[in-house]
Amino acid sequence: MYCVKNITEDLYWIGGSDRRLALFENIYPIPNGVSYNAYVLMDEKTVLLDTVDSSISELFFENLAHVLGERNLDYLVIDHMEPDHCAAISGVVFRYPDVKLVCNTKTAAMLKQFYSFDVDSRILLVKEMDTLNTGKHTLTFVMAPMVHWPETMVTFDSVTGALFSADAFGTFGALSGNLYADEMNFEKDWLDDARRYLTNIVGKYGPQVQALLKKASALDIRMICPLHGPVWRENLGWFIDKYKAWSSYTPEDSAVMIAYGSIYGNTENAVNVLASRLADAGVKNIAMYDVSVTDSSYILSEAFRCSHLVFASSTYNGGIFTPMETLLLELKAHNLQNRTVAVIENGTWAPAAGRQMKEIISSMKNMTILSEELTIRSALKEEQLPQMEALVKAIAGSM
Ligand SMILES: Cc1cc2nc3c(=O)[nH]c(=O)nc-3n(C[C@H](O)[C@H](O)[C@H](O)COP(=O)(O)O)c2cc1C
Repeated sequence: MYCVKNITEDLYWIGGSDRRLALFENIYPIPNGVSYNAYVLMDEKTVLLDTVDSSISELFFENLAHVLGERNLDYLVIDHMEPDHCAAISGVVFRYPDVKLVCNTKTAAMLKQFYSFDVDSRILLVKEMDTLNTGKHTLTFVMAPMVHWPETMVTFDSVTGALFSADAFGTFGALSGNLYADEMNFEKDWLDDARRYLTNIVGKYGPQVQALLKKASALDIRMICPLHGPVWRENLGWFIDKYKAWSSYTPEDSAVMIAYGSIYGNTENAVNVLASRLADAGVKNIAMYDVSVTDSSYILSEAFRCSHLVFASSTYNGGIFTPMETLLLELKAHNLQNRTVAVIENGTWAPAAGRQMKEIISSMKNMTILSEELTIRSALKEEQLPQMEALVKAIAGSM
């Protein structure tokens, strides 16, 4: 049966959630599931804003038919062509062949790449700040290239103040009846997933997110309707501030995150000693991750959150322990910047991980690598405790 939500007098949410998918984009674990949002505006003209992933398309079409009732579909606004949102477009065209596809030139080209139906006869091309009057509502189109594909745009309804924000302001996590962020304990139950979503998926494109935030600041936004996760109608500034921090690579918290790669546990022992002494020095809320155990998307998200990062790795065949190397390359690929970093290496006959970790970290922008470092030969020894204390002092002292 259909499952829709009435947002304002004539605006409806017609999305759905998937709790079965293990890996979003076939790479990110989503133990809390994910929602795919689409919206319908029942004005003098009827407007569908984006579609959904194929996994929930049956429900989506039932929802769409229910909201439209006897009416035809006049417009489909395509804000984003990624298949988790565009998968149902051909089904929409098949069911409502007179529909006009409202999109920009880049989207039109992608439509032809993904689909074989007659695109040209249905296209209504829009560019930056073009408007579409649908009766009571006027939609304004704002280009948001690389947030997170080149064709991405967002759509603003000046009557309700609703920003249909495409992937921006989205989050992992299935919806459980409540559609609005103010109906949930977002900070406790959703913020980590929202950070992991943004930093992993769009983290590389911080300047482009900043450009969108600048454009958005000129609009009287009263509601944010993203393509994933809850709708925002209260406390928008709080969430926008999170986006400002993440997209400018500004640490959210003055906090230490320790990521370690250890084959037999000796490097792990060393970071446990470090963490314990950091706590003695007054450092609170220390986060620690084993790079072999925790998926790198979680650690990357934590690296965006924390001001201070410690990387500790065994040497592995003359290099960095592979999962640690993968993590560091991921952090670099996502443009992480502006962090204070400490490095610990371990090696039984020729320690080399430290130098190689520092090579990667120093190729990232504005990373301060502490000169206090530690080389362990197989296992941490008591005579190295002064060195450890110096490292603790350097980390705690720079917070
Ligand atoms: C397959 C393998 C390759 C290794 N390669 C090196 C190496 O190239 N240089 C070195 O100094 N130690 C090497 N080690 C030793 C590790 O660095 C060793 O596990 C570490 O010193 C002890 O720390 P851990 O208990 O945290 O793994 C290697 C160990 C393994 C299992």
